[in-house]
Amino acid sequence: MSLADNKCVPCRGGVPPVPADRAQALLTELGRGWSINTQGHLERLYTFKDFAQALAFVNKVGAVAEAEGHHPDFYLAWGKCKVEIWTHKINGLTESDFYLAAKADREFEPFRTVAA
Ligand SMILES: C[C@H](O)[C@H](O)[C@H]1CNC2=NC(N)=NC(=O)C2=N1
Repeated sequence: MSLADNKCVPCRGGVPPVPADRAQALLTELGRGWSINTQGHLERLYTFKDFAQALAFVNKVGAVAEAEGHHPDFYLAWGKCKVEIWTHKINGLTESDFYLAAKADREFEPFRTVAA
């Protein structure tokens, strides 16, 4: 079962953040593109051929987030979208954040442009 097949667990606070070693293992399992930024959040920049494609991606991931009850932050611009994920309730990382990141990667596949 891949990370993306896991169901996000809506966070009600009081849940401990994932331990640092587990976070690193999950980051490795996520594969290329994701990092843990200076705020301790998961972050990835996706690029697209234009604004319409980037917007369509945001709508796809937004629908997944609504279904999962776990949401990313999006920075949307022409040809790019930065996705930032963390568990707001605890201002830290939980397993659900990594599941959501993997689900975002799955939604990106149809938009992936073959490198020129
Ligand atoms: C009530 C609702 O389920 C909660 O506010 C959810 C919504 N989506 C969420 N998304 C994220 N990333 N973190 C949260 O803590 C969170 N909480």
